[in-house]
Amino acid sequence: MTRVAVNGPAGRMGQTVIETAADRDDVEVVVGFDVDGPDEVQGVPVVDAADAADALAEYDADVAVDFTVPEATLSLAEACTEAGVGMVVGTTGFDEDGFARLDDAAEDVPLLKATNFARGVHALLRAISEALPAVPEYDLELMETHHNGKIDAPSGTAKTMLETVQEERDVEPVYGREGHAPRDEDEIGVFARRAGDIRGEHELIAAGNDEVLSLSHHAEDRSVFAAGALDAAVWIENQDPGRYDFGNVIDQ
Ligand SMILES: NC(=O)C1=CN([C@@H]2O[C@H](COP(=O)(O)OP(=O)(O)OC[C@H]3O[C@@H](n4cnc5c(N)ncnc54)[C@H](OP(=O)(O)O)[C@@H]3O)[C@@H](O)[C@H]2O)C=CC1
Ligand SMILES: O=C(O)C1=N[C@H](C(=O)O)C[C@H](O)C1
Repeated sequence: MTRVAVNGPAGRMGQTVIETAADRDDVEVVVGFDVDGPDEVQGVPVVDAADAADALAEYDADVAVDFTVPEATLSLAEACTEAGVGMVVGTTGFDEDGFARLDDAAEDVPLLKATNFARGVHALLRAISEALPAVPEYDLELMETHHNGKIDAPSGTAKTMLETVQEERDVEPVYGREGHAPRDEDEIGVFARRAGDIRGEHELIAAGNDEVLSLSHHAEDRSVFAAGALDAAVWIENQDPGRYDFGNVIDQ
C-alpha cells in the first residue's frame, strides 16, 4: 500500500485524486496540504502547506502527488527533499527557473513529472512521432480546449505535443493569428480555447495533398488523470532519486 500525500486537496484535481484513490486498494491518501484550505477533504486531514515537511514524516507518507500551481509545487519540492519523500508532479505552467528547481529536487528524491497522466495522451505522443515522417510537407496546426478555470495557456500537454513535433520537424510556433497573418511554411499555429467545464481536448492536424490527418485526444473525466498519477505514485515509491516521466510507468 502506497501512502500518498496530496498537495492542493480541495482543487479540481486534488479532490479527484482523493476520490479515485478511495476506490483502489494499492494506495491510501493519508494527508493533504493547502494554504487557508479546509481542515479536511473527504475525510483526509489537511495540514498547512508550510508544515508539509514535518507532516510527511508524521503521516508516514511514501509519495506526494501535486496538482496545484508552480509556486506551490516548488515549495512542496523543498519539503519532500527535507523529508526524503518522492514526488509525482502534474502541475503545468513552470518557467525555466521552475524546471531547474525541480531538477535540483530530483537529485535528492525520485520525481516524476508529466503534463498529462492520461494513457491515451501518451499514446497520442507516440503516434505523432510515428506519423510525421510520412507527411513531411504537410502544414501542422495544434489546438487545445479546456474549462474556463484553467490558468495557463497553452496547456502543458500542448507544449509537450509541440516538443514532440519539433523532434521531427523544424517548425516555429505562432500563438494565435490576427490581422494580416499569412502562413509561413515552417510555422505551426498553436491555439488555446477556454469554455465551460471541458476536461481537456488536444488535436494536431497535418494538412496537404488533398487530405487532412487528425491526431487527437479527448479526456472525458478528470479521473483519467488521477488514475495515471496514482499509478505513477505506486511506481515511484521504490525508485532511486532522479527525474522520471510517465513513459517509465507505462513501459514498466
Ligand atoms: N498532468 C495532468 O494530467 C493534469 C494536470 N493538471 C494541472 O494541475 C494543476 C491544477 O489543476 P486544477 O486541479 O484544475 O486546479 P485548481 O485551481 O482546481 O486546484 C489547485 C489547488 O491548489 C491549491 N493551492 C494553491 N496554492 C497552494 C499551496 N501553496 N499549497 C497547496 N495547495 C495550494 C489551490 O487552493 P486555492 O484555490 O485556495 O488557491 C487549489 O485548491 C494545473 O496546473 C493543471 O494544468 C490538471 C489536470 C491533469
Ligand atoms: O488544467 C487542466 O485541466 C489540465 N491540464 C493539463 C495540461 O495543461 O495539459 C492536462 C489536462 O489537459 C487537463
